[in-house]
Amino acid sequence: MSDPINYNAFTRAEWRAFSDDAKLPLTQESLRQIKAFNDRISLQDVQDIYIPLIHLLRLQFNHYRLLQQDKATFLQQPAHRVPFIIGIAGSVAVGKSTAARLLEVLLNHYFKNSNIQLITTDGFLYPNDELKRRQLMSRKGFPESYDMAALIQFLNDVKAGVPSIKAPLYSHKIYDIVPDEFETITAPDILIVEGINTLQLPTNEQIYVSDFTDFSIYVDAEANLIEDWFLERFELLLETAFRDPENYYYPYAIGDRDEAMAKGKKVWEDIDLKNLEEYILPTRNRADMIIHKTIGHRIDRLLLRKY
Ligand SMILES: Nc1ncnc2c1ncn2[C@@H]1O[C@H](COP(=O)(O)OP(=O)(O)OP(=O)(O)O)[C@@H](O)[C@H]1O
Ligand SMILES: CC(C)(CO)[C@@H](O)C(=O)NCCC(=O)O
Repeated sequence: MSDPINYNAFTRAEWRAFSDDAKLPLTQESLRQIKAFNDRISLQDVQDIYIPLIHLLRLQFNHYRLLQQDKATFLQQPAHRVPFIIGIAGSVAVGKSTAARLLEVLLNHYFKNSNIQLITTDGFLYPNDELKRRQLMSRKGFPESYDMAALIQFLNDVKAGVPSIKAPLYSHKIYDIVPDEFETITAPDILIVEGINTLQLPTNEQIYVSDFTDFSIYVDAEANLIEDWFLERFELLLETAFRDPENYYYPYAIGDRDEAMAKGKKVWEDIDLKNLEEYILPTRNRADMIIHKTIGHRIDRLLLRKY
């Protein structure tokens, strides 16, 4: 990609040099937690990319806190803590949720007395019944498939300090919103919000998700690589699905594997790639930071917004 003028671009080696050298080395427990949710995560990436990023986030977070305090003093309001929200955007299957969970473990490690929580915007997709009613089943993930008003209300409640907020839960396994199950967000200091739409500006809304995010990250990669990652994950889903008739992918999992993979490829091409090209990629240059990945999920370049 050609670099936009309002970003500084760094190679991996340049970025690594910003590490404020392991003042607080990761414990075996934190490393175990990282490996537990994805044993393919490179610990070199953690050291070279994520630890400098955590230091940058600390700067952002501390400044945010001070500004909120000064504003409250100016407005003669009692001091109150406003959660800092980190948004993570990018294509389906680019690795947003993996990056978000990694950040969650690292923030827990480095921000010892802070309450760190994570949510995905998938929970704000309309349930399949509603998507069918609106004839949007083949538009899942597109802007109109989300209840954006509910997502904005949720973020507003988080910022307003509502002590306990319920959010709906999406399951890839049933390919739907889980009935009667919720996530509960309880007054975090930092909330990570992960989802393809965190940088979007839907035309039917006056307030956007990005109005609530204090630092945004776009996870970027070439579309043909993301397709490989999508299909690898699809195959993995099939391997777990064939033991579970309740699983959405069960009929594909017990059938012909080539046919199932052809179906996966079609879903990528007709839905997720289209969404990437039309609605997700155009939001890239709104991010505070762009993390670019190459073969094997290796991070090779980082772009940081100057202004
Ligand atoms: N850093 C990484 N190292 C190795 N594998 C990774 C890494 N990041 C993601 N993956 C793999 O790539 C695939 C997609 O990752 P992930 O599920 O995190 O994507 P996503 O962007 O959250 O997708 P979705 O939008 O569908 O929820 C998964 O199979 C995951 O294991
Ligand atoms: C739930 C989303 C939209 C985003 O995570 C995505 O994983 C999805 O289900 N897309 C629809 C097409 C598909 O991949 O099945």
